[in-house]
Amino acid sequence: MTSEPVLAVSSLVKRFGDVTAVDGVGFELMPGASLGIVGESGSGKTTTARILAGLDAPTSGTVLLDGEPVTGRSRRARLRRARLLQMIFQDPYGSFDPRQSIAASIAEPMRLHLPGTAADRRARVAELLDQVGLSERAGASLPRDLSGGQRQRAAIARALGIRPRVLVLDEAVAALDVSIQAQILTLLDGLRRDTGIAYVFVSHDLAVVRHITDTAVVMRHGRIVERGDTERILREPRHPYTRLLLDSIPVPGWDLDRVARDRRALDPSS
Ligand SMILES: Nc1ncnc2c1ncn2[C@@H]1O[C@H](COP(=O)(O)OP(=O)(O)OP(=O)(O)O)[C@@H](O)[C@H]1O
Repeated sequence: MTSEPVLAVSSLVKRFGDVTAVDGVGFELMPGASLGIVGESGSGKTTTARILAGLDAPTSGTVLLDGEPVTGRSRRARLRRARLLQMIFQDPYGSFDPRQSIAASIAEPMRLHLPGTAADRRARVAELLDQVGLSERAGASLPRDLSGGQRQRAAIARALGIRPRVLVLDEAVAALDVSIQAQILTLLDGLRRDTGIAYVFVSHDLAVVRHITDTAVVMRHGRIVERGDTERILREPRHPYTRLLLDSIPVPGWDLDRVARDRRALDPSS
């Protein structure tokens, strides 16, 4: 059986006035796969992610979710997109209603998208809390009473509730301590194995991308400059920009002067 990509992006362009934030980006994501989008600040990663989630409209290009375009702005189109694709942000604090319990927030997308009674939703919320490693007590708490790591677990539970096919994670662990990062990445790995969900994982952190993705694209100035298996890209980068990104990771014996020289050679205006 050959399966079709769950997400297919082609010739995506986004301009903000004179700035071309995304410039001809294309990639495919198979069901259950995990794709990294890496690059420095300003390379166009977040804009790409926002277009996938329908938060920005592309200037041109197509995004197909399960074979159908998702650029429509009608209520029906938005509901369909949200049903198939959910997004997780760096700090989900702002996306939780501060007056509502975590459990009530997790139930909200189910209320919008799925049939079922309040009792069905309560049962599913209990299952989700367990799946992401949160206690019943955490479920009864308000967002402000949880740690950053707990809130990110809650955001994952809320996104998974309606069983989407794709999760887009934009710097989802960037604000967390390294040990908490590792816990969340391990949780995400397990959830992918158990549910067959696919990830688009946007990150500037190559160590994180190595852990969580199978393939990756490297973006620079809105374009994809390199793509392939994540391990290969990190082991044998082919594009000078990817090499520069790798050389920019601080390690013992790190040569800051060399990194600065390489950067000037690649980008004389920097
Ligand atoms: N709403 C906007 N209006 C104008 N310019 C924008 C807007 N959003 C992004 N840009 C510009 O588009 C380019 C790409 O930004 P984007 O946020 O997608 O990059 P990024 O790789 O995600 O970086 P970061 O990690 O800093 O968010 C940048 O030059 C940015 O200034």
